Amino acid sequence: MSPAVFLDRDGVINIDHGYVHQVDDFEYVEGVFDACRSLKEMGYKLAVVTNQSGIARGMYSEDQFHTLTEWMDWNFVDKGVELDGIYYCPHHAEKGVGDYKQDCDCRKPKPGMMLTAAKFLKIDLSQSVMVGDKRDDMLAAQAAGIPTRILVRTGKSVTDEAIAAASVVLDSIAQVPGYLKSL
Ligand SMILES: O=P(O)(O)OC[C@@H](O)[C@H]1O[C@@H](OP(=O)(O)O)[C@@H](O)[C@@H](O)[C@@H]1O
Ligand SMILES: [Mg+2]
Ligand SMILES: [Zn+2]
Repeated sequence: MSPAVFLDRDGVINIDHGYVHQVDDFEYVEGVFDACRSLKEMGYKLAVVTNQSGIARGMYSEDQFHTLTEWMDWNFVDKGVELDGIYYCPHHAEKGVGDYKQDCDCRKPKPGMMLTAAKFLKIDLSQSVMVGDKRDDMLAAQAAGIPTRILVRTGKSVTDEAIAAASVVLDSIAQVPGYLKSL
């Protein structure tokens, strides 16, 4: 069993311009590759966990999401970082169209993506870390039993509710390796 750092996507890895689904709109947060390389060197697995209700809402297709994800994954490889898993929720209980209209177990704040990742990647959740930019990221991590919950300021806005469910607030993912080393 290994520890993992769970990474929210929009607002952590890339700037959340709102339902990003095209390469041209995918703007990396400064320092994300160096930070992820450090985290891997520290022995953490890396798993992306992202709500993609834009798929449920019919704003873009699951194929478009996969194309963008493959591009992102290769960018990480090019920078010397292998992501261990990428998990996404394409559902929305109210706004979803067709089969995507589901009150699923994977949309954060539910912990489904973390639990699935833990099972397949043999992750010790009790030694793991969540990095997110919203309350729902923090709540999903809490529900999954992830003790270290880092809220970053690179997302849309840091709310009091999000702070309440977080262990710490940092400026960006770039500060995460240093913070974890200081614990
Ligand atoms: O931050 P992660 O989980 O990687 O992805 C979130 C995004 O899929 C989108 O999530 C939406 O929330 P709703 O899904 O509509 O509640 C909005 O906040 C969008 O602006 C945002 O781009
Ligand atoms: Mg986010
Ligand atoms: Zn789902």
